[in-house]
Amino acid sequence: MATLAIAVVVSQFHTSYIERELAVQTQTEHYVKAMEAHVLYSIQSVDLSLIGFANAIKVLPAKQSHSPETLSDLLSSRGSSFDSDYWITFLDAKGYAIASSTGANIAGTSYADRDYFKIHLDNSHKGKLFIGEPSIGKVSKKKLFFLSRRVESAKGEFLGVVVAPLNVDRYVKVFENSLFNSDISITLVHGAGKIIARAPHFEQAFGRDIAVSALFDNVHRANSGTYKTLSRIDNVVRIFSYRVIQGLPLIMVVGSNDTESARLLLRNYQVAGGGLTILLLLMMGAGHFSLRTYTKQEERELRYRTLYTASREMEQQLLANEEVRKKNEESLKLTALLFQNSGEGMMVTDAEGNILTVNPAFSLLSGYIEKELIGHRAYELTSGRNDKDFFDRMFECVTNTGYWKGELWQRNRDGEEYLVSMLVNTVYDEQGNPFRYVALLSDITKKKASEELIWRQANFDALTGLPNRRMFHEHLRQEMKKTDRSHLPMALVFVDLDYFKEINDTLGHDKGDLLLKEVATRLSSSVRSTDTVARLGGDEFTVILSELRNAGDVVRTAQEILKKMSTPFQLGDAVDKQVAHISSSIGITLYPEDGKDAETLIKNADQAMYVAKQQGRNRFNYFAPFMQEATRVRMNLVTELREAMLRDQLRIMYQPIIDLSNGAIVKAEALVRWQHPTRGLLNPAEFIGVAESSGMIFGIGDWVFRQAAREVQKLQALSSPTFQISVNKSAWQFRDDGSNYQEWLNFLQELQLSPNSIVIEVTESLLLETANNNSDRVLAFQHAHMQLSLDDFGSGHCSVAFLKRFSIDYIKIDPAFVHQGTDGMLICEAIIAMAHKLGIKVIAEGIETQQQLTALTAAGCDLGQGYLFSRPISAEELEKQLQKQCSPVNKVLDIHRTTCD
Ligand SMILES: Nc1nc2c(ncn2[C@@H]2O[C@H](COP(=O)(O)OP(=O)(O)OP(=O)(O)O)[C@@H](O)[C@H]2O)c(=O)[nH]1
Repeated sequence: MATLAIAVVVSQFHTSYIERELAVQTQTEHYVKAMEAHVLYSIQSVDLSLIGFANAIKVLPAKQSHSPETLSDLLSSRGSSFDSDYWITFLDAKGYAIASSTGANIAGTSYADRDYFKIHLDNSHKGKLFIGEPSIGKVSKKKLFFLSRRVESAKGEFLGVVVAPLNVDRYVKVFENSLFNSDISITLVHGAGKIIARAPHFEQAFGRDIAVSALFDNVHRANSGTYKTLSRIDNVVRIFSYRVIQGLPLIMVVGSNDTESARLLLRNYQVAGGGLTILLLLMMGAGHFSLRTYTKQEERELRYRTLYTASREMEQQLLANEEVRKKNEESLKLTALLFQNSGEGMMVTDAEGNILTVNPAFSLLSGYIEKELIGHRAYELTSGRNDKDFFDRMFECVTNTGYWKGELWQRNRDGEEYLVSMLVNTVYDEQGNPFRYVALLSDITKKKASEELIWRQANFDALTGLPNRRMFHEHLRQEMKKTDRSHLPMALVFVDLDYFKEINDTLGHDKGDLLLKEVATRLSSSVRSTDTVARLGGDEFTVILSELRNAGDVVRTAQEILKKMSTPFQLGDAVDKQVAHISSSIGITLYPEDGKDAETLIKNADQAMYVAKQQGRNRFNYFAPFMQEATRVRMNLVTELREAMLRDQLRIMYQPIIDLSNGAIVKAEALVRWQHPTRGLLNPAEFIGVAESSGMIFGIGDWVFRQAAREVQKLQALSSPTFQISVNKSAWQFRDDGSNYQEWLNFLQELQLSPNSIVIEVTESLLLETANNNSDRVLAFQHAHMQLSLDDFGSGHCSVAFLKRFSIDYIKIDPAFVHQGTDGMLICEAIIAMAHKLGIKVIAEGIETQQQLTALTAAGCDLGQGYLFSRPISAEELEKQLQKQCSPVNKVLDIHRTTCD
């Protein structure tokens, strides 16, 4: 019975002991979680400030990030937001304190020896939050531990460290308030081993190194756990629960004292371990004690259970609060991060527009740090470019809708203007009155400039800066609308430079560009500022003369333009002086008189300009309806001529040229004709103009040359190797860059003909023009040993000097002199005498009568051409004539005589 009783008592004690210990363990586990949450939250809050400062310093301009004043301002502007639990100090890259949020004079104090500086200096912590070991503050003399972050410039250069010393007292107070009774201990330990805070017995514990202890034995095994040991601080055995705080070098430890139950357990084991007698004796003596102890134990259990329940409740509450807090904290954190790190400038003002805060991006934008702006009116930052109306509209919009979005010119600290895209939102108070205005701003100066550039490129001519074709169309439509409203007519003027291609060809494209620019300036100076001058492309310009009150204004302007265009252009610089001469042809059409839509007006002005060109250039022409018909005819002719070339409708006729000394056919002039399917044989006068303006002249000229070369080959074989055919070369062919004389020479070589088998006929006027621009090309023919014949001599103003300069081989006297009777013949005689003096042979053209022939022969004229001898004939006919001439019975002089008779 006694044995049984002892067994029951021992067993009961043992069971209740295990239950109790489990309860204590669970309680400390809950406890430590709650304390961990508290510490973690406080650390994260401080870290948020550190991140904010590190970023604020990072976005400062390089100059300012090294300036103690700026940093001091930056830190002190936040000072008010801290309580005395912690503050922030900035250490420069050498570890010297630069400024502190407390405003304390710590500048110059070195913290280079501190673990939190060294770790960031060698960047071994990779920019993460570092928590330094607890120590006594160098200046404050407080018990502290340290949170720190590395500060880098935007380029990654090490600028220093922001450190937040945390006052350990704060934690101690919290821990003390959390003690349910003196059995409990709460300790915060640094991961490196030193105690940061403890309750109770803080003074003894602070800074004590417990790296070698049961705690760290357990920490090395797991991040959380429970163990029982004797505390070295107050020599109490406790059940300890610990947790390594998430990702931080901090350990939270909570211990519960269970000395008495431990003692009891020890004792019960002693009882069980002794002999029955002793046990029985003990039972008698200790029975009462045991029962007493058991009762006490029950009380203690009850207390523990109450404590346990309370701690569970507290934990639940903390967890519930924690969730709300975490959510708030999360959104606060996000907002703060957003505010601090946003690339967009942010500014918050009160309802009166006084600035309350700005973010670092705003400082970057405006050049002002927050402190310089707080209390100032937001509008002080505007540049003055936007007028009062603009701001009135803006305020009206914000007042009515609470919202405004637009572009606004601001002025930065350096006085430079910049354009921002701004979004303003209103925050209302509980009564619905505006409480705060939040503005988001981004600098769009560059974006705007590049948009403007793109717009300019799309609408303006890059060379002259004038509106281009696109913009011109836009202006034209606007001006037409204006005319519709005002009923004041408008003139559209087309200006095309004459022979501008030659400026490029002779002086080079760069000089051509200079001339075009100068043309633009001169045109703009010829019109009113309200008129539009545009460049359509190449050497084509347009002028819109709007709202004409006086019909004479158009003529006056056209005359002014003609005058300005024909004034010599100085294109070179002082060293390389270049003068260019040019003129222009102008076409004018009136709105609404000549056309109702833009397309018609443009066509009209172009036709009028074309006619001005046809009439000899350097003139202006008003549009007239007949021009439309002329244009239509011209367009048809162009199409037909194109077909003619494809369908072999062009012919060459040859007009013989006679040696007047013996009447022999010694040369022939090749003359092109068009065998038109309905209009019969057409003379060059009827289609060469179109051929020139359409560019077909080059193909036709080439074809004529090759035909003539093939023919001369036959004729030389029939008569003499000195027989020549002359071909006319149009001024257009000379103006063409690709003057293909080299190909022609090659062709002659292929046919085994000497270059002088072909004579190139040029007109006097071409030679005059040539004297300025085309001389190289004319001379090239001569260098290739082709002969030159000057057509229609006497009709122009060709000087003797030209004849020498271009080594003319033949002069063809203009038929007008041959037909003029005695006076004409006197001129012919003079020409012949002069030509002979210069060693030039003379061909008289248009000889129709015997008298003319006699007089010219008497004057010593070398060669003659005209109906008296022969009209232009086909190649076959010419061949026949030459055959006849060369046959033994038909001597040369016979033909001469026959023809002359
Ligand atoms: N320098 C320069 N030349 C240009 C530019 N754009 C076009 N041109 C040249 O301007 C010339 C325009 O020639 P056209 O108007 O056809 O002929 P033109 O020689 O003026 O003769 P007409 O108009 O018949 O009197 C061409 O040779 C183009 O190559 C430019 O921007 N700069």
